Amino acid sequence: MSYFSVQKISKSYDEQVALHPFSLELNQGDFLAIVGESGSGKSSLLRIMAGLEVQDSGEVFLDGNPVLNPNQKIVSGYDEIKLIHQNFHLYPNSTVEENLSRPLLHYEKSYAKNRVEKLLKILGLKEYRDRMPRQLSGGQQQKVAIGKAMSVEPDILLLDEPFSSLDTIQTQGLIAELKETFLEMGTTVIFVTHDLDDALRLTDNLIILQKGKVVQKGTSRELCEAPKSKYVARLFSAINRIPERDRSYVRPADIRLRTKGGLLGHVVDSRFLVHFNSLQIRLKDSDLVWEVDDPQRKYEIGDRVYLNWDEHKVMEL
Ligand SMILES: Nc1ncnc2c1ncn2[C@@H]1O[C@H](COP(=O)(O)OP(=O)(O)OP(=O)(O)O)[C@@H](O)[C@H]1O
Repeated sequence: MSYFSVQKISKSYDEQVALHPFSLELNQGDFLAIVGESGSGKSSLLRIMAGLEVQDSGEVFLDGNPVLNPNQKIVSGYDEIKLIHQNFHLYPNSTVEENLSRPLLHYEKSYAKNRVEKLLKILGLKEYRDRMPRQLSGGQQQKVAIGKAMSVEPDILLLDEPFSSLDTIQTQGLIAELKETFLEMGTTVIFVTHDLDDALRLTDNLIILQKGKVVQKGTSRELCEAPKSKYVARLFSAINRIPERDRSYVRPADIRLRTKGGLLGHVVDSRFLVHFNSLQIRLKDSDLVWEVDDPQRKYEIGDRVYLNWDEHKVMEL
């Protein structure tokens, strides 16, 4: 059995299945991202992994020991497994330093002091140590929340969309900083999110969850190049259905724009993006509107354009 082992856990609420039997094996220090849309069962899964929710079946083991659920244990949850979500709780009338120290009250004094110093340093919070949470930005507060969860040196950190209150730039910066921290501490991390980009900033080890079921596992490249469903394909980009062909799709970046030969359409919209213009093209004799990348920024609204693609780029979904 590996270090963190999740064996066929399932969960239903009032006969509605939230999680079909789910299994997972992780080694110490591994990172994993679980990506899924809202309602796909991500939070239920993490809560069961943390011993905070009763599963209908299956078991969770950490280092060979069963993780007991609230029906099996008087005080639910574990210091070794910490769950952090969006609605993190900081002590509002305590400084940053006090927030990090509180979970360590029962630890030996010099150990606790060293641990807090280390967390302040690696999270870049040293200069804010005497501030109250209300005197910090959202990103800084989130770092304190993560630091608070890490002060007891959890073996496993479960991140449940903890960055959803931050903007994209803050989130991306924070994930990069935290990744360094997790690597340095050797923490095993499971990050659940609906945002593939955020997931990829932490790890390339991905599980895609849909309606409580694992629909695909793999690296970003494997999932992007060989998606098994439209749901997985759409995590990476829009997909365009090829008319008069069954279940055949092509990505915006895999389409060539020509002035003759191919599928005829008209540009109905154009957006300037950093590496290309993103065109909306209405196909002739069809009600389909395709999204197509125009890297040369050559075409304008109203232009006639012919579309070509290599057959090996076609996805059968
Ligand atoms: N306490 C509960 N009682 C009843 N149904 C619940 C409960 N918690 C979750 N569910 C249902 O279980 C399913 C999975 O919910 P869950 O919160 O695990 O998904 P999620 O992927 O984390 O969603 P989100 O990203 O929106 O938080 C949903 O259909 C939800 O409505």
